[in-house]
Amino acid sequence: MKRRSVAHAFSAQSLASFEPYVDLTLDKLIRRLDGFASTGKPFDIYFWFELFTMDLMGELALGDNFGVLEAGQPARYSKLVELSQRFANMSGMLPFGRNSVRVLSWVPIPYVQMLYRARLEYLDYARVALERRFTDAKREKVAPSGKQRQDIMQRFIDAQDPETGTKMGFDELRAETSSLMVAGASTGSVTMNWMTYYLCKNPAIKQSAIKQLEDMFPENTTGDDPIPYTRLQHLSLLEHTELEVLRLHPPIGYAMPRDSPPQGAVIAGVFIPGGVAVGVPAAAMGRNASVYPEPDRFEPDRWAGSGSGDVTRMKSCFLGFGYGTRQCIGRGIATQFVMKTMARVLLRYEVELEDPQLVLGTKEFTIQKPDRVYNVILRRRSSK
Ligand code: HEM
Repeated sequence: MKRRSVAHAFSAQSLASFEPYVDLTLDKLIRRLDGFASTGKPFDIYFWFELFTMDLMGELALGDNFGVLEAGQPARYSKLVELSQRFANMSGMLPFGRNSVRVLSWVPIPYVQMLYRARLEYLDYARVALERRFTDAKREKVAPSGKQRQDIMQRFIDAQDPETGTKMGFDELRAETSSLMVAGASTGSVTMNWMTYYLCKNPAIKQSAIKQLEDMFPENTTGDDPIPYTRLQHLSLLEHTELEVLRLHPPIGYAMPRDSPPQGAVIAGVFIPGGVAVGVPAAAMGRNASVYPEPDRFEPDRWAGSGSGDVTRMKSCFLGFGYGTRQCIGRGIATQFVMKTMARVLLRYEVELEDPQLVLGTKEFTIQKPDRVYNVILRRRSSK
């Protein structure tokens, strides 16, 4: 990705223009969750978070949702996004740089070939979505405000290289917008899953988070209205909860490789020759007791400086969104929708695990997901 060309697509101003799409999609999720709250029936909330992020990333990156929240089930293309993501993550672990995708596509293992076919089909879907954007003038007027859509795709279409003034070509646009879907959908839903799980397991922390929210939004204590992100940004406990679950369960837990400099480098006392891919797995760093005392403990307050550990050091070792110049470009967008969703859910419902004894683990080596299906029970909260 040409970072300098697309950086403005992820600026604070852009975040504000994406917010109506978050609210639109969140309203659909809330309608669904209201249905479960009215019956009190246990259900798999993570499944619904997945549908939510799929529709949301469709809105933002491809200019349309997949209709999965309304249908209540994944669409063909949402499955393709997941399979493409597995393919991308596998190729990301190969040491062939830009050629890793091509090399993996040659591996004659049926599973890998199935993932590769899914990737091609998904890229074709992204092509059609982009073509529609260029040819169907009406699609540009579908923003809730009635003006031209201001989603990530539009920002990319408008982006100019600050030095050359050139815009992205069609193929580049297709590649960029489709890789955003893959990067943003499951990472966000997994994060909301862990936040829900840990808050249910730690009722005192959940109550403190609700109290902070009620104090901040006295006019919206039952989460009836969308919550403006500008005001949420001052809510420390929810933000610290997000950091803490990303420390404990980073969706991308393996090492994101970087090449050592041509002259080589001494890393942790060992000389590494030039051009060698090195990296630190976020999952291992997050449990490093010398940085995060009692690393297996869920303790959001450690990020406020009132718990254990040195906050500056903890932050500099935090790898949940990667590190350095290639760190996650969507961090601001992810934090925006995760915080808005969790705040609304916490204000609107009493959330409990169906099985309070549940101990959730992780599975997969690509995206770290919960290792089993589990249910929560929702009840509408009454106003104070
Ligand atoms: C909580 C949700 C998310 C998590 C935990 C996450 C995590 C990550 C991580 C660990 C990386 C690798 C960084 C590195 O190599 O140092 C990454 C890269 C990336 N992420 Fe995210 N991400 C999330 C959400 C999103 C969203 C919502 C988007 C898009 C809107 C996005 C777009 C990207 C892109 C484009 C890259 C590649 C950046 C590059 O190579 O320059 N991510 N993300």
